[in-house]
Amino acid sequence: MSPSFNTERDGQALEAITDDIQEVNVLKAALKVKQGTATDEEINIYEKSQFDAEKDKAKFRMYEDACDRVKNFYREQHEKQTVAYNLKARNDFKSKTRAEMSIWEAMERLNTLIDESDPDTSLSQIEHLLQTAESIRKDRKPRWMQLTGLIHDLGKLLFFFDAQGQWDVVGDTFPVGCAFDKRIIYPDTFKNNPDYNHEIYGTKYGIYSPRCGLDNVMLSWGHDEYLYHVVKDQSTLPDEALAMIRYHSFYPWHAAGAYHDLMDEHDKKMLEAVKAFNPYDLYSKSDDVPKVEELKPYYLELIDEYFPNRVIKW
Ligand SMILES: O[C@H]1[C@H](O)[C@@H](O)[C@H](O)[C@@H](O)[C@H]1O
Ligand SMILES: [Fe+2]
Ligand SMILES: [Fe+2]
Repeated sequence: MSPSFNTERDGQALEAITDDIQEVNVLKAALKVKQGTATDEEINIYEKSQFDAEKDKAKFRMYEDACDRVKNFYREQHEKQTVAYNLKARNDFKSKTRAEMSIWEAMERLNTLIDESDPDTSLSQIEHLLQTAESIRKDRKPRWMQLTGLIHDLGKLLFFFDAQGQWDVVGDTFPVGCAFDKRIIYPDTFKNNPDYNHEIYGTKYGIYSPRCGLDNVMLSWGHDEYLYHVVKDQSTLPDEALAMIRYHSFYPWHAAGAYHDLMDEHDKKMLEAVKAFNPYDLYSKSDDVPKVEELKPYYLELIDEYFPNRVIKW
């Protein structure tokens, strides 16, 4: 007997199944250890890497010798990142979903962006993401850290949505609402920032207090902060991964030691994780160009492991 199709009935059944799948995914996400810090077996992220030792570090982040493109980028960013702008950006972020697509689609979408703030690479973003992930994988670090490497710059997608330019997407980050530290690159370019001489924002602690915790500090809006919020809500990645994403551009803090008096106990642990991540992000920029199609199957599986829903709300 041949099966008989009833479009309306079958359509409804399909809809019910899709709903069920979505519900199961939400439950799965809730059941997995949501956030919390990484487990003991994964803790070897702090072991110094072979990879880190092999690189000539003096060749990276040479901002004094950087081209005008980089210098002009930072001048503009340092003049425009104000408290008022940051409040507005966060408000805009919460008010809507900008796009719906998978992680891999987001990587492909990002590929046309050439980062104006970066003196070290002219490769495309998908290549930088794969270089970072592959260098973590070669060092046999945990799968969640490999995935963090793969996605850490996806927040640059912002450039295709509400950004005003690149100055509110890429580049190093720093707190707004308190004095700009001298250890931020090109510190003199803050002089024309309207907050520079502000009676509160221009003081050492500004709107913050000692040991208030970085969760309570507003870091200049850009790809880190944006992606952090997306990933926090839609993945099962641990706290260390979220910190690697949120603070990876906060060089004045993780590399130069500024703003440490704003940290709470939790931040001290997270700082170690961010430091462990940094060499892979920075020094993998000189590695061979990765073969995207060859690596794709491995990473698609890895993405599925920590993102219960294939389609992400961006
Ligand atoms: O130019 C780079 C680039 O934009 C990176 O994605 C960011 O994380 C760095 O902090 C910055 O120096
Ligand atoms: Fe970045
Ligand atoms: Fe990066």
